[in-house]
Amino acid sequence: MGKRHGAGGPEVSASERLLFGGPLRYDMGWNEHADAFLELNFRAMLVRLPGMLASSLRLARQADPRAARIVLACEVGRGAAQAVSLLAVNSALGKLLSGPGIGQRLREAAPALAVMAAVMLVAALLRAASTYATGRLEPKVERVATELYLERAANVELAAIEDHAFHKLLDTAQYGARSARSMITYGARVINAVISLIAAAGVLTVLHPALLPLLVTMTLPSAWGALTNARRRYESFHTWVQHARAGHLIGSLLTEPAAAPEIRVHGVGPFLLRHFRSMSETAEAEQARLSRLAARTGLIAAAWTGLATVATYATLGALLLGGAMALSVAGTAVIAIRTGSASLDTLVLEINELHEEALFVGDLHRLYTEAAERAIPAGGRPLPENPAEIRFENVTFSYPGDAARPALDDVTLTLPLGRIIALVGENGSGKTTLVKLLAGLYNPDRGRILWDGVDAARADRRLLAERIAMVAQDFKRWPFTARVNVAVGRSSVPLTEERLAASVAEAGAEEVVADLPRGLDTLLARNFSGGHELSGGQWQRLGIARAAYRRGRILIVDEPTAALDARAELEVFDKIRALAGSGQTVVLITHRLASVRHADVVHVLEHGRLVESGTPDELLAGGGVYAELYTLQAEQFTAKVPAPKPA
Ligand SMILES: Nc1ncnc2c1ncn2[C@@H]1O[C@H](COP(=O)(O)OP(=O)(O)OP(=O)(O)O)[C@@H](O)[C@H]1O
Repeated sequence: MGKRHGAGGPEVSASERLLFGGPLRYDMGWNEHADAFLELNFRAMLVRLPGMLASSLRLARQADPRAARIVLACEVGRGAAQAVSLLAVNSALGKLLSGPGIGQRLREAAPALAVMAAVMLVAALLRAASTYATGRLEPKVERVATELYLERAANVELAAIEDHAFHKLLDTAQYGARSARSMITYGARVINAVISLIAAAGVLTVLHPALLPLLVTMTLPSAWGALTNARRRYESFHTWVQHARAGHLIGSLLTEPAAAPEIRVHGVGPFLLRHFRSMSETAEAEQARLSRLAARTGLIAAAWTGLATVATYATLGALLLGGAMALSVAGTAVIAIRTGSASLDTLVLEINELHEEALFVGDLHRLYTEAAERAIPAGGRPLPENPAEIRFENVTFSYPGDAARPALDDVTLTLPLGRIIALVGENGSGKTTLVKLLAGLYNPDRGRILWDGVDAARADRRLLAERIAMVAQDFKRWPFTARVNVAVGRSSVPLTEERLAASVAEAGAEEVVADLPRGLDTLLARNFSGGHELSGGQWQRLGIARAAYRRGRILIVDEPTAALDARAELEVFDKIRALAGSGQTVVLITHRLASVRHADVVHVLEHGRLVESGTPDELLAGGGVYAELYTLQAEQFTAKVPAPKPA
């Protein structure tokens, strides 16, 4: 297939440029997979047909084997019924058009007519049974496919989730489950149409061998038209998927509670609306382009069909004139051609629909495969039961797509376990990145992270995660009850009230819970009825309670007191110290250097490099970066504020 550019429509809009920094269209021309999955020619479609049918059947059997068997049996039965019915029509016509008196002919045709009636009845019953079983099957198929999608997506490495190419696949594949559902109906119809077509083709071939190719010629134009349009729609979908996501994003920003205050105070509403309209208009222009092309293709196909029809009937006339065909046979042939071309048309359209849906299911399968490749590896070496230290050895790490600026650059440091370790440094110096590597969320590009000599890259990642409890800077505020927001720290164990109460107490969050209208059962999502919103500091305490509930051996707290008032901050640090006293390792990231005084070790990072390490006293005495930052903060409290100058 040549390189077609679905993006060949409108230019990059000003909204795309301003809000998103550039075009949101994928250029299918240079997409390495484009040719593979956009190969939408008739031959490719037919070659793939058995595979497509088998894949819908597999999904159906997985979802509900009994319903799948019923649908299959009914559709095969319906196809056969149509075949029998056509044969009966043929026989009845033969009897009616030749022979002595009309009464005699009617009597002779009666059995065939009775067969037709019986077949119609059976077909109606089969159709009803198939409708029922399909209705039962479809939602189950969609659920099975969606579950698999979500399960695989939730299990990939963090780096995959942050990779835009994988994200695109996540985007496109989400439609695959719905397509898998539709494939059941289309698959059933295709089976049915194939069988009835075989019957029509059989009858035609018996009447005259020239009729079958004529029938095929008549149907080809609509097949070409349908295919061409399907290819354009699918290609356009892939090109525009990111643009569509951006449009939805703007729409949801206008209604989401988190954006509501700024929308009102800063008047962002009209701005967003303007860009929503502009982005929608760009997308509409693409739809208009597709419709224009579809109309043109339809006209060309219709002209071609017209010519083929004229040729067919001219051939039939020539056969009659030349005496190569009897009048009664020609009558049957006309009916068979009409029936045959109708079923061939239906078949082509159904295969095309099936194929279009199969392309989306193909995206889903590609996601399944890629997600399996990028999944967090299962298994690995066990970690030492009670390691004495974790050592970063020459660790270098760059975020995907940002290799020029390593977030960690040749870092070598030791984290003694059972102690409080503080990570200090200015914004963007690499502290959060370091703890993400410690938690196994990323692997180093170079260097090793050793747990008493065991390389974390070869360790069992699930066992590693078991040991970690983390309150990230942007920890998730789950839109569920306060109870779940704490207990989600370890959702794999049954929730117990004792453990819950102990964690809430450890985090000093009792007051927060007591103030909630329904205590721990209060829903913490304002956009649901009965939902309640917490302040930033209250959330932070619940976040700490969640980490306490997890009871990981290494507690990572990234800016735990950023939203806390002075008294609460002191209290939280006291609690953290108490935890360390009980043997828990605490890795603490904070800009409040006064709180770091109780740490056993402080590591200072600058531009991704380790610049100082030692106890707080050693570092203060050393007069380096830590001492400088510490003095700067201390001066804020001791320096006299100059009195305002008189005007
Ligand atoms: N997910 C990410 N993808 C790409 N780059 C990132 C990502 N997270 C952080 N970075 C970049 O890595 C560098 C280090 O960031 P990091 O979050 O580790 O700093 P930090 O010391 O924790 O800063 P802060 O004190 O502001 O929290 C920064 O330059 C940042 O832009």
